[in-house]
Amino acid sequence: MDTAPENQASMRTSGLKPPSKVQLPPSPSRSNGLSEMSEAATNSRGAMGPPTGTLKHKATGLPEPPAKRKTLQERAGEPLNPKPAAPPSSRPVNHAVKSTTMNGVRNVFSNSTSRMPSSNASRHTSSSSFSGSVGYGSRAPSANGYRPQSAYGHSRIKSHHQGSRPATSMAQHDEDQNSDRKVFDTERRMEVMEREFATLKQKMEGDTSQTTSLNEKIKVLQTRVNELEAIRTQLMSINDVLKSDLKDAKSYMSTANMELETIRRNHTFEVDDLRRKHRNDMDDIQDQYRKESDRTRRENEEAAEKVRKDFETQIDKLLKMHTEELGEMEKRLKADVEEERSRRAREVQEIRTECTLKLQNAGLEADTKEREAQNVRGELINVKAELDRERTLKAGIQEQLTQASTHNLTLEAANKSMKAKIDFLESDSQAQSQAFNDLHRRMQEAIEAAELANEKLRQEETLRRKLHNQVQELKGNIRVMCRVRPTVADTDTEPTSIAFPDADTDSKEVAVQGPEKQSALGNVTTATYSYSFDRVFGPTSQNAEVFEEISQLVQSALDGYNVCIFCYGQTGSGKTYTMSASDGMIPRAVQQIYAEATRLEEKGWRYRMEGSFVEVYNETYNDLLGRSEDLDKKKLEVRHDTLKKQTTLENAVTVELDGPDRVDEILKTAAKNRSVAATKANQRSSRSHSVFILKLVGENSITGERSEGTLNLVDLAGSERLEHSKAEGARLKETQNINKSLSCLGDVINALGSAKEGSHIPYRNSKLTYLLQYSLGGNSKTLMFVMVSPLQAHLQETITSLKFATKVHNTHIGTAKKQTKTKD
Ligand SMILES: Nc1ncnc2c1ncn2[C@@H]1O[C@H](COP(=O)(O)OP(=O)(O)OP(=O)(O)O)[C@@H](O)[C@H]1O
Repeated sequence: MDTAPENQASMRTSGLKPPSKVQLPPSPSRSNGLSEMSEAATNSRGAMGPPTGTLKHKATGLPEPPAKRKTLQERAGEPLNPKPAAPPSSRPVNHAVKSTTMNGVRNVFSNSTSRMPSSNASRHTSSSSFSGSVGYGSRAPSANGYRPQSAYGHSRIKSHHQGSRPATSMAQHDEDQNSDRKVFDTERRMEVMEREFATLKQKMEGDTSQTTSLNEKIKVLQTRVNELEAIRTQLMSINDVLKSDLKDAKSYMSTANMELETIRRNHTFEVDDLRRKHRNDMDDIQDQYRKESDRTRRENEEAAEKVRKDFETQIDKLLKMHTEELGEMEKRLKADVEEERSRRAREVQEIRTECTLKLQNAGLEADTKEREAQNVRGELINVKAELDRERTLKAGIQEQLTQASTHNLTLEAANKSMKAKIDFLESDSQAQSQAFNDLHRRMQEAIEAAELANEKLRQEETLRRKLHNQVQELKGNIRVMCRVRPTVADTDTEPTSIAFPDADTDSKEVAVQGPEKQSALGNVTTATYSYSFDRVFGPTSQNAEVFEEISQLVQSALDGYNVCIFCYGQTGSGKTYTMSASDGMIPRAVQQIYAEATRLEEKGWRYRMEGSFVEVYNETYNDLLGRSEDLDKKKLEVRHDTLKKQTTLENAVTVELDGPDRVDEILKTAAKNRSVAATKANQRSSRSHSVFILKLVGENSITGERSEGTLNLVDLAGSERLEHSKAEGARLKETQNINKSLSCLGDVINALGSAKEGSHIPYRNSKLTYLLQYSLGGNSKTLMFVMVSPLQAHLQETITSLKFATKVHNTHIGTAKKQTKTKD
């Protein structure tokens, strides 16, 4: 399609009309490029005969010109007649001669001659006569009839002369001469004509080649026209196709629009439906989400609680580790410092000895040298005297004098050297003392570094105390732990079913199978009671394991807090075993306190530990460390210093615990006194509350700090119910007092948990709570062990004890404490 303008341009250049309008017949003549030929020319050409041959003169039957005469060819090289020939363009030419050799030339030539006016035939000039003979059908009439008609019109020349001149002899001669001349002129003319013919031929050839190239161009153009025609046809067909496509598309569009409209309507309905469904779904999801979030919140709370407990356990462990590490570090540091100190002292001593020795040696050497110098000086004096003598006596002894002088010089040099040696020794002594000073300085630096480390340790100790207390407060200022003793005696035949559901993980739960109950229908059922505490110890637990849990509280007592550890439970549940056995809480607590106090000595702490052991029996105080005969007789008084918040026991024996073994004596004395007081019907240990009171007063001479803490280890009387014990008389009174004091203890704890600051706490309601007034509540820390007997016979008491312990466990004292629920 891009070629179209080019084609058009070529068409314009050629001046041809579009092919559709040319409508040439498919004849060969058209391809010759002769479309411009007129009808007349075509006709005249068709009237012409076939080509007659060449232009050369052929032999005829007519007389030939004399042989002496040169031929035209021979004379071609000769100069022409001075008479100028007429220009070819202005003269008529017999083109018919040439028409025998070339069609194209002939056509043109014939065309030009056919238009010649017929009046030329009457001209008298040679040229006119010649031209009169040219052309078909214009032949002049022949008079004699014997001269052959040549193609060149000789007969016409003859007739011309015949018609104008008379026939005489002279005239005959002249006529012959004239005839020759005419022949010659004719030949000359022929030459001219041939030249013109050659020129014409050349021109014709040029025209022919032009015509050929034009024909080729026309062919090319024709081809292009054909191509364009084909393209046009193609485009027309494409146009038709496109038109039909457009029509299809329009109909498709209208159909699609209709479908679209239907879809849009359907879509609107669907959207409405979906919106309704979505709203319903959203309501459902919101409900679900609400439920889920409630559940998640509950789970999170439980998980947080669990994490808190884990955290507490970990903190306990970390603190313990930290304490142990600190102890180790202190020990190591102390040992290092001590070792360094003794090493330095040894070094200093050695250096001192060495220096003294060296100084002594140097002094001795200096004395020797001095003596030598003095000897030398004496000698010099002698020599000088001798020299003087000699001088005065004889000049001849000049040589001796010279020698003496030389000797003198030598001695002086020796003297100088001795002096230098003495100086050197003195300077060496200075270096020694410099080294000594250096060592002394370094030792001072080491001591300062040790003091700095000690100071740091002291600061850390203060920080540890603070952190320790924070941890204890986080754990709650009142904690409850449960311990189930194993079956030990032969009488322990009927154990009850006690389970420890989380023994492998937390060890905080205990589940007791209750007594059998018979319903009205006679069905027997047993319920399981679950309790949870801060820690539950099973029958296999050892005292060491139990002490691990309370060691932190013992540490608190050493840090200046009041701590109260109770053992609560029925008779025979293991209270005394836990508290006062040889590896029980009391001996272990004293051991730990002593070890810790010793360790803290390095940090400047000095502790004074006083122990007293009293019992509350029938609401009176008895001194378990006093004489056994004074039991129930000697009156003990409890005094409270409300300002200092301290309790003192008047008339009670107080033992200074200057070593860990002292506690054994105390425990033995207490046990002996109790056994003396016991009767067959009255196991004293079961019927009284024993309180081991350990006062801990610490002072730090370096920091000026002071701490006063009290550790109360309480073995409560058996908690049997009155109706169960079936006691009478004195036993009844005991039991009533026990129950009263235990009930008061519960009241105090309850009041501490629920009361606001400054409100009344019923400490005075029992001797026990009065004694422990400053060790219960406030900033003090309380731990209650609920002891459980594994026997079926004690089941009811066990459940009662566990309920009481749960109540205590749910009490908040001081910091916030978790509420636990009892499942029963
Ligand atoms: N954890 C234990 N492991 C081994 N034996 C135990 C344990 N606990 C208690 N016993 C033993 O059980 C018996 C009763 O214990 P214990 O005397 O300590 O009870 P109690 O509660 O102090 O009684 P009471 O109120 O009469 O003083 C003792 O023989 C004791 O040795």
